[in-house]
Amino acid sequence: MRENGYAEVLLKKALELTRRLDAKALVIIGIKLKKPLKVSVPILLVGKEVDNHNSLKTLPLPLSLGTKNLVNLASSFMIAEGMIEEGEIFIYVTPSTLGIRKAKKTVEVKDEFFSQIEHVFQEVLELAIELSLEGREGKPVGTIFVIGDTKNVMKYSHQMAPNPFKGYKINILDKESKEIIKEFAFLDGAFVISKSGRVLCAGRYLDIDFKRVSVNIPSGLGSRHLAAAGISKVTKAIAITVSESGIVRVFKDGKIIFEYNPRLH
Ligand SMILES: Nc1ncnc2c1ncn2[C@@H]1O[C@H](COP(=O)(O)OP(=O)(O)OP(=O)(O)O)[C@@H](O)[C@H]1O
Repeated sequence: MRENGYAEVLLKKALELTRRLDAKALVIIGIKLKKPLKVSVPILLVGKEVDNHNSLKTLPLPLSLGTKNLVNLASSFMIAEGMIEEGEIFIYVTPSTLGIRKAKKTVEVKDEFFSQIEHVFQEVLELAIELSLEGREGKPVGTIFVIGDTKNVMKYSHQMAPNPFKGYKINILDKESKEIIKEFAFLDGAFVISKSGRVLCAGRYLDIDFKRVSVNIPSGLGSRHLAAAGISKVTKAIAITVSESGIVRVFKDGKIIFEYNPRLH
């Protein structure tokens, strides 16, 4: 049977299970719906390119985050959106699996996170998660990606090392660019990425004067995270960090709006 065939069978079973277990929501991951579904509970579609003819709620996250991560994020999203309450049961279905879960907030995520999910952000988040999981040449890597408001970001930063992206048009939305970007993740400092996805530079030091700028992050975090929080406070940019311990964080307005360790899930 082709993969599409499995998806149809699993989706049918998921609907049955939703009714039979009196589940409070159905999460459909990476499956294109051919027709409207007959089910009375809220449905959440997860995936970057989900077809949404039925104006259902969508969570456009990259499928490469893996089912476990996506189910966790879907769970937090549905709680944040009031689609389900903590402790209630939901069913999830992918093209190859079907599962039952209790809704809980396993991911440290603020509601603002879900309003940031557009193309460039999704791609950078995906890259950050891959870097956390893969490291570079067997070693863990830590880095910062700063997205948007590049004019101000450049003003509040300077080059630490020669910029490997100077003179090249590398865009995060091009599939082939990912490996190139990963190659430079070992450089100290930050990547600066425009709102449209162009990687302007790597090896950028973020100059934040913490005598003037106050950020709201846990005290144990080091200078990388402080710098990311700071740049998100003094500009309109969003910063995504990967810590050497694998934790991926998203900063906006000087606060953490998403925190996740893909290595632990
Ligand atoms: N202001 C800054 N701008 C850009 N990069 C920075 C800045 N400050 C620190 N870094 C980067 O962060 C690296 C790690 O610094 P540090 O260990 O203090 O951070 P950390 O927040 O504890 O990060 P990790 O959790 O990954 O160890 C530095 O080697 C440097 O590459």
